[in-house]
Amino acid sequence: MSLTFGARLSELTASRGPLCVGIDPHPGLLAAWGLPDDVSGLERFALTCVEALAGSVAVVKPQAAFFERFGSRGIAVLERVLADLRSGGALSVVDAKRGDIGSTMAAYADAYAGEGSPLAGDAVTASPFLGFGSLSPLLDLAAKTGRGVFVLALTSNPEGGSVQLARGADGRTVGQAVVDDVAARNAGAAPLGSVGVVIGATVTGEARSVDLGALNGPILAPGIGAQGATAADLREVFGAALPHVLPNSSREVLAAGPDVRALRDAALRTVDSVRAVLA
Ligand SMILES: O=c1ccn([C@@H]2O[C@H](COP(=O)(O)O)[C@@H](O)[C@H]2O)c(=O)[nH]1
Repeated sequence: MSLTFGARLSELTASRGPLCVGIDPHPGLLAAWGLPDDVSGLERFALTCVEALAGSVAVVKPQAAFFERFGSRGIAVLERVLADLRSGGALSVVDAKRGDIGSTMAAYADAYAGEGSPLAGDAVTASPFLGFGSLSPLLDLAAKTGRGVFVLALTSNPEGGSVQLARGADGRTVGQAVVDDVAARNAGAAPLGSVGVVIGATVTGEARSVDLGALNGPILAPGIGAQGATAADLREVFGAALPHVLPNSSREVLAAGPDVRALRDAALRTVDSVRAVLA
């Protein structure tokens, strides 16, 4: 790819607005859309999302777990979704949260960041909890192929703090150490680095004092809608880092389907609400 992920993301969020919409085909949503909980329902759901969203929102995040539920046929649907998002004009983030020892991470890198790999979107989520250095094979290959990686730092779930707010010998929280490691990867990149962090829009208390000043990368912020955060919370949580925040909403937007137009309108309403805060 000729432009880096950070550059493509900056360009597309400037024109379409800063929003990532998730494709999370929960069994309950399949039922609400009148679809069977099988691979044909999964395919119809996911391709309807692509039709509604690829031409209008900046970023779409298929949640790999809901495709993996159906084995190899589900993975094939994910591959089709990624190809169709690419041709439809949206950037994709594969939410697979991969993390392992470095030698195995190299294989995940081939799968999620390798040129020509059918599972490689524009970016992938990764877990740094085997040590940030273990992600190097993925970060290196993604940099080479123009892709992005979003590294978990302070996740949106209430249990996350028990690990992510623990302090190391230098007094920093685990979440802050992840942010600092990502910042080092992004140093000097323009207009924006291609390594991002995941910080929930739902985080409270101490997690909100994370220092994002040197990050120079995107912040994927899940939690808008079904997890209780609103666009208005983004200002409280992210303060001066707001211009780099990419809020994510999945179930709340998806509940507007299966009508393509209603789904697109729900996404565009969410874009308007986050734009009003981030502007
Ligand atoms: O900290 C995290 C990291 C990832 N997620 C994922 O984002 C979506 C959120 O879906 P909603 O329906 O908007 O709650 C989902 O795929 C999560 O696995 C997260 O929520 N928090």
